Amino acid sequence: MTMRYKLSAPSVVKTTIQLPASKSISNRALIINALARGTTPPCNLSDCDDTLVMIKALAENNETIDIMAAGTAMRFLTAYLSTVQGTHILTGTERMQQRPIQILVNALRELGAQIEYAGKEGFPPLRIHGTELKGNELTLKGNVSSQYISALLMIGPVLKNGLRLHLTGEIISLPYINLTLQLMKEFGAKAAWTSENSIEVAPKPYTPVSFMVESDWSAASYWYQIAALSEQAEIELMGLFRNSYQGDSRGAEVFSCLGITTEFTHEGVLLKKSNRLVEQLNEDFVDIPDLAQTFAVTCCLLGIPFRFTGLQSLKIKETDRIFALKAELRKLGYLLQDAQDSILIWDGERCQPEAQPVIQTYEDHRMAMAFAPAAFRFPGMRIAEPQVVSKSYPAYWEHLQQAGFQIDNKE
Ligand SMILES: O=C(O)C1=C[C@@H](OP(=O)(O)O)[C@@H](O)[C@H](O)C1
Ligand SMILES: C=C(OP(=O)(O)O)C(=O)O
Repeated sequence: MTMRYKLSAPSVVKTTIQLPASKSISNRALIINALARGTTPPCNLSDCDDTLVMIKALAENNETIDIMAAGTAMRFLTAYLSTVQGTHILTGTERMQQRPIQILVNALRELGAQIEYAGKEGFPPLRIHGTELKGNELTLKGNVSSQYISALLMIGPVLKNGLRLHLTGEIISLPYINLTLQLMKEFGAKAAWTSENSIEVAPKPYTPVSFMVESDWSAASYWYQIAALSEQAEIELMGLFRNSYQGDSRGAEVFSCLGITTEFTHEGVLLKKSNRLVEQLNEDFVDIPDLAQTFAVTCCLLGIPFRFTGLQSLKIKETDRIFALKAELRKLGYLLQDAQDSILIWDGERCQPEAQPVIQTYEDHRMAMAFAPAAFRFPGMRIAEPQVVSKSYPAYWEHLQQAGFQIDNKE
């Protein structure tokens, strides 16, 4: 039986939320700490699936490692396991076996890595024989997934001659590359951009440091959305900082166009409503792809037409997010158009919403989290397979209940 949650939203939201820790930071800190031979694990690691699979992979060193749906774990471990002794099979969910990895495998092979495709050429599962990697200069595409680049960068300091990367094409998800460089530096590495599309990593080993993971700005976006769609709200989100290296902290700025103000406190941020709304939202998501679903749903429900560009990576994420957004927003009466595999447009066109919409989540945590706040406009709306949220935010539904949402469990 598929599980469904039936949701009703409160009219006033006044709450304090202990957000989950960032999975992007957790998974980087774990890999870097392992390469630094750190003996104390990073503090405040996320409790999400994507981080649990990483912790398990590094702790147990099993021959077969199943990272389930975690893109970061798949890409980061491919590079990591190429440098450590032993033979491993790295695999994941059916969807993970459709998410491309050839660009990373080819780059690692150029460095001397021994990696074979255990299934379909170009995709996981992989058979990896760890070995000492030699080469130090590589050219690879920067326009498919930044995770390939982060994976290579993180092993750079332990390579005999360091690493020089030249990226071709438009660099997507750039803040995630900078987040990687920042964490590497915090662990004593020497790594920096040397031109607009080249990065150099010195062959200077990491030093173990004590490290604390901050809260997740991508998870914060659903609370901004809740504030934007509610009648009245005052929401405190704990563990967020100004000047975060998480690219998704830019969500705060974009939400200021949708009537939400952000005030930094000692513990985190305080969200309030300002009622200052733009008439139309035009935004480039190339730096913040994980926020696309949050803003698409929020804008439709606020009646704010939009044109979102820079969405070229959405098709190879947990699901084809452009397709999924169009299909599920149609159920709520909103007709979106897409163009060139990278643009999503809503010009205000409506259709009759379904009387009892059931939102499908496509094994994508962000479909569930971004559509739940639609309950403000569609009381009794249902979300299918709500447990998908555990990929990045296991306590999401509990937190919604804490905020006053009513959630009925329907088989
Ligand atoms: O490096 C990271 O932590 C991430 C990079 C992004 O992926 P792409 O680089 O594939 O866009 C992002 O979508 C993902 O959720 C996390
Ligand atoms: C795209 C995502 O994750 P990943 O690519 O790491 O699976 C995400 O969390 O939205």
